[in-house]
Amino acid sequence: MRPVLEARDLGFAYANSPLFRGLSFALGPGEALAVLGPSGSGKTTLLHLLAGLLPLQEGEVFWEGRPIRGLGEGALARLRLGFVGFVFQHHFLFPELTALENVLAPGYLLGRVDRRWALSLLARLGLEERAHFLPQRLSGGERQRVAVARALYPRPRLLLADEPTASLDRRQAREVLGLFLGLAREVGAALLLATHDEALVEGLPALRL
Ligand SMILES: Nc1ncnc2c1ncn2[C@@H]1O[C@H](COP(=O)(O)OP(=O)(O)OP(=O)(O)O)[C@@H](O)[C@H]1O
Repeated sequence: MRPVLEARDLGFAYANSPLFRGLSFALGPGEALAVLGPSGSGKTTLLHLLAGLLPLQEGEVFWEGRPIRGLGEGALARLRLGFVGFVFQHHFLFPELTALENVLAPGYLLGRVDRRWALSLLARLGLEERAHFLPQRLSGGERQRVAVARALYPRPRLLLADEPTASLDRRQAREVLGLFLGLAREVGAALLLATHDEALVEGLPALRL
């Protein structure tokens, strides 16, 4: 099967400080990979390269077999919108929109507004009772689950998560991560999860920076 994401011989340096070299891996639909490394090892940089948010230096990135090098910024941005979903350490929910409206937000950009799908994602994340709440009325774990639902809403092929549970306590982190991994597998998205917390992702295949 063609990988969703392939990195071939990736290398990156800021000015004169090299971060990594020779990174190669491939991720198929429904597969998950943890990107591990201490603070400053380059996890965020790697995710940005894979998302086409930073120009490639050494090596190549392929999205479903298509090299992203050489795509113009406009073409890359359009492709990214439907292909990649992001979850960050901070939820970045719109404070004036309800949970449901936050999940639907990418739908307005994509011209695909499907309330039923948004509600079913919220329900799968245990938030059906919270759909009409503003973020300020949600707990930290609930907000992060809304952010997960929003990332999944466009049915992205690739999910990039950068310390998605770092703002949560242990119990909430495990709960959110478990739901996230399960849903990503279910919708057949490839998931790359950057974290410094090895214990949290025990059992997942890992790439160490
Ligand atoms: N735009 C930039 N210009 C120069 N150096 C940078 C830039 N962005 C990041 N760095 C440096 O590159 C290194 C890797 O940063 P990066 O954020 O990728 O690491 P990280 O593993 O995600 O760290 P953390 O876990 O703390 O978020 C750090 O030393 C950082 O200071």
